[in-house]
Amino acid sequence: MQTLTPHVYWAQRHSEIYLRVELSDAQNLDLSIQDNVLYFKAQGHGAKGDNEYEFSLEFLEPVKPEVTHKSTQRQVNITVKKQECSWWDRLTMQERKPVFLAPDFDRWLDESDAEMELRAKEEKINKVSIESRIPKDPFLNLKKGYLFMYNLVQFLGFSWIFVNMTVRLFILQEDSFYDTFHTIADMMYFCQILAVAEVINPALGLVKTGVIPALIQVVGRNVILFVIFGSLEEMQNKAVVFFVFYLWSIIEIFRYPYYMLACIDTQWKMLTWLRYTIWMPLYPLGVLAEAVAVIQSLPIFDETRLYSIPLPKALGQSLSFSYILQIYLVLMFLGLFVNFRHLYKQRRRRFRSKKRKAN
Ligand SMILES: CCCCCCCCCCCCC[C@@H](O)CC(=O)SCCNC(=O)CCNC(=O)[C@H](O)C(C)(C)COP(=O)(O)OP(=O)(O)OC[C@H]1O[C@@H](n2cnc3c(N)ncnc32)[C@H](O)[C@@H]1OP(=O)(O)O
Repeated sequence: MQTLTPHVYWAQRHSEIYLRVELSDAQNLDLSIQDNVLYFKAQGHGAKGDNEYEFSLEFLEPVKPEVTHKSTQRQVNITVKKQECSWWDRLTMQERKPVFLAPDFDRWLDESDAEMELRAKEEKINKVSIESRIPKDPFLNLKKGYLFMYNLVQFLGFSWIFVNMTVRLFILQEDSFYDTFHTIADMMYFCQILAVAEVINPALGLVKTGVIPALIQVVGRNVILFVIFGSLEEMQNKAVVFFVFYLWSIIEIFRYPYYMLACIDTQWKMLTWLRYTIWMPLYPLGVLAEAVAVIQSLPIFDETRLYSIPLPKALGQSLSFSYILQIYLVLMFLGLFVNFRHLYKQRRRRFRSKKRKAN
């Protein structure tokens, strides 16, 4: 058997040299680095058929004496580590390139591309090490499961309200305004009692948002539902009930599915846009409708003396609850301002971070 030289292809990175030896079914491989020279000897099928092939390469700069290799059916892949992290002008000490050596264009990168690859690798390693340092929450799946179920139940509840009211509006038209309370109230009570969880969730750290906006939202709605509509029969057949309930339910049929998708780390662009946009007209309209309801209830509270506060004889009999409601009216517009600002910030944060991700 005559000794021949195989085709060898090379590429480099800042810390490594890659050699690809075109030799299939390589056997009896003898590979070593001595005095910065790589010696390769093996039997296999190369450019000149089945033969013994060998070559040696003296590297331009110092390399580590350990060498790793992997033989496949088609080739032998060799990796040599550079002693220092640097970019070499060529592979070998001798200036003239050996005839059997050529660039490996499958792995070839120029210096700046290799630097970018290196930086990306370092960033990935940093990210993994930071992530591994943050302790994983053992209850994460349980929390997500609970939130998903909560949002699903609310979504179903508010969808039922919205569809029911819309169908009745089409069939009965204006007449449907006046008995909204009697058809919808039970489901609305259920959803709004459940909504107390929206204050508890951020308080327990289950969702990343403030307790105050949620408290304003839940207290605000429940005062209208339980105190104004629930306790005054005279209010229950007024048209304002329709507007309040309809405005509340429109936002919720987008908000809860948005949260459900967030629980499974999914987003639908259109749904996100709707969740963070339609509150703009709905919120002021909602507060306006609620304010109309409060104003309409004032004379009823004066007349019935319901919830009136007993006073000492010298000050008169009792203080009508309507005075408290007049203070509450001011609070409502304050609440509108606080939550409008909060929702505006949430919208900017949501769309700003999405834009950044897209860049
Ligand atoms: C201190 C008491 C004082 C009482 C004073 C009373 C004053 C009365 C004021 C009355 C005003 C109320 C008027 C109101 O009734 C009128 C209407 O509702 S009209 C209809 C229109 N309404 C709306 O559009 C408001 C809808 N409601 C809300 O948007 C929320 O309730 C609100 C608290 C206002 C804002 O929500 P949040 O702060 O949670 O913002 P985000 O939705 O952006 O969520 C932030 C991140 O938390 C995650 N999250 C939140 N909840 C959940 C959940 N249930 N499940 C899963 N994940 C959740 C969410 O995904 C966000 O995370 P990320 O940023 O990672 O996506």
